[in-house]
Amino acid sequence: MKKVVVAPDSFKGSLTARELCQAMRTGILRVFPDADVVMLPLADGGEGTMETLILATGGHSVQVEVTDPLGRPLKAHYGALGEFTARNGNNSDSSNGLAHTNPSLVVIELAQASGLPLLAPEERNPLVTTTYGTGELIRHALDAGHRNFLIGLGGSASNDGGAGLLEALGLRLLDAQGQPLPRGGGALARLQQLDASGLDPRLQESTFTIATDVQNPLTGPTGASAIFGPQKGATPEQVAQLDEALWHFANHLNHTTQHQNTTDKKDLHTHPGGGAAGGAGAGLLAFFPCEMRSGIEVMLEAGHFKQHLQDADLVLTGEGRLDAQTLSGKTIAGVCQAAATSQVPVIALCGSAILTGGEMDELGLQAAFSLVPGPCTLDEALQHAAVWATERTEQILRLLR
Ligand SMILES: O=C(O)[C@H](O)CO
Repeated sequence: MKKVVVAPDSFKGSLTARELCQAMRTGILRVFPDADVVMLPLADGGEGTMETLILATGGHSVQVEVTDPLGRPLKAHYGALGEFTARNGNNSDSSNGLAHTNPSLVVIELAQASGLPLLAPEERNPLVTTTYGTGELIRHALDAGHRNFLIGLGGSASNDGGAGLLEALGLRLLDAQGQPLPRGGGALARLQQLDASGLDPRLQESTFTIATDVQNPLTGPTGASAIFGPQKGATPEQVAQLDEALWHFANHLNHTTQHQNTTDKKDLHTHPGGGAAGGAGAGLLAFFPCEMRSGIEVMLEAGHFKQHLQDADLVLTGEGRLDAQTLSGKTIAGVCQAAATSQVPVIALCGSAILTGGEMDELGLQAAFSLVPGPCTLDEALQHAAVWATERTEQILRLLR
C-alpha cells in the first residue's frame, strides 16, 4: 500500500472531519509506516463546509451577530476564502461561477446561523425555527463589498423554505390582512402575498453557487418536511402541516418567478435540491441568480480529489451514518461517484452502517465498517470515536495487507 486518500465527513457531535482524518491516518501508518496518506477533510454543504473550505484555501472567518433559529442573538461566522480554484485539472468546463480563481469568494454555511446543533433537543420546533440569521450573514457580506458567494445548505434546524433568509434581505411575506407573517415554517400556510419590491438589489449584481447536501425536492413524500422534518422535532401531524405550508409557499414562489425576466422556469415544488436545508434551496432558486450543485462535488473539486486519486491504492471515507440518506447525495455517495472511473476501491468507516450489500453496490462502495467495537451507549461512541476510528482503520489495513 503506497498511497491512501483519506476523505471523510465529520462525525457530527463527536469528531470534525479533520480529526477523523488524523485518527484514520494513525491507523494506516501503524500497518504501512511508509504510506503516503493524503488527508482531505470533507463536508457536504452542511456543518463543517465553511471551516473545511477556509482551511483548504487559506481564508479567514468573519464574525457577525445574527439571529439564531429561535430569534435569539448569536455570534455566527462566514468565510472569506483565499485562493479557491474549483473545476481544476482536466476539467475545462468553465460555465459556472466557481470556474476561476476568485480571491473574494465568500462561503455562507446555513448551519452556522440556522443549524440544528444550535438548539437543545427540547427546543427543536420546525413550525417556528427560522433561517433569518443566514440572511443577516449574507447581508453583512454584501455590505462588506462581496459579490461572489458559495452558500452551503444542510444541517438546518428550520423548515421555512428559506423564507426567513429572504425576509432578512428585504422580501415581505404578508398575510390576508397585509401584515408580516411570523417567522417559521408553520406560518407559511397563511401566506397571501410575496412582495419582492424591497429585495436587496445587490443580490442581482452577485453570483451564487448553492451547494446542497441532498437532492430532495421541496414537497411531497421525499420532500423537506417528510424526510428531514422528524430530525428537527416534527411529529407526523406537524410533518403534514409543514409539507402543506411549503406547498402553498411554492405556489407563491412559482407565481413570482414566472413573472421574473428569466428563461429558466422551474417548478419549485419538485426541483431537485429545492428541499435542502428545510426548503431553503427552493427559496434561493426563486430569488437568487444562482446555480445549484451538489455540496460534496464542490468540496471534492476544491480539494483536488480526482488528481489525488491518480496513483492511489485506496480511498478511506466516512460519515456518522451510512443509510438511505447517503444514497441521496451525502459525502460517501459523492466520494464513490468521483472515484467510480478510477478503479480505486473505496471503503467507509461509519458510526453506524445500515446499508444492504445491494445498496452498497449501487453506491460503488467496496465495504463499510462501523467503528463501534461492541454494544455501547451513544455517549461512549461519541467519546471514544477517535481511538476507535484509529483501531478500526488499523484492522482494515491489516486485512488488506
Ligand atoms: O438541513 C436539512 O434539512 C438536511 O440536512 C437536508 O438538507
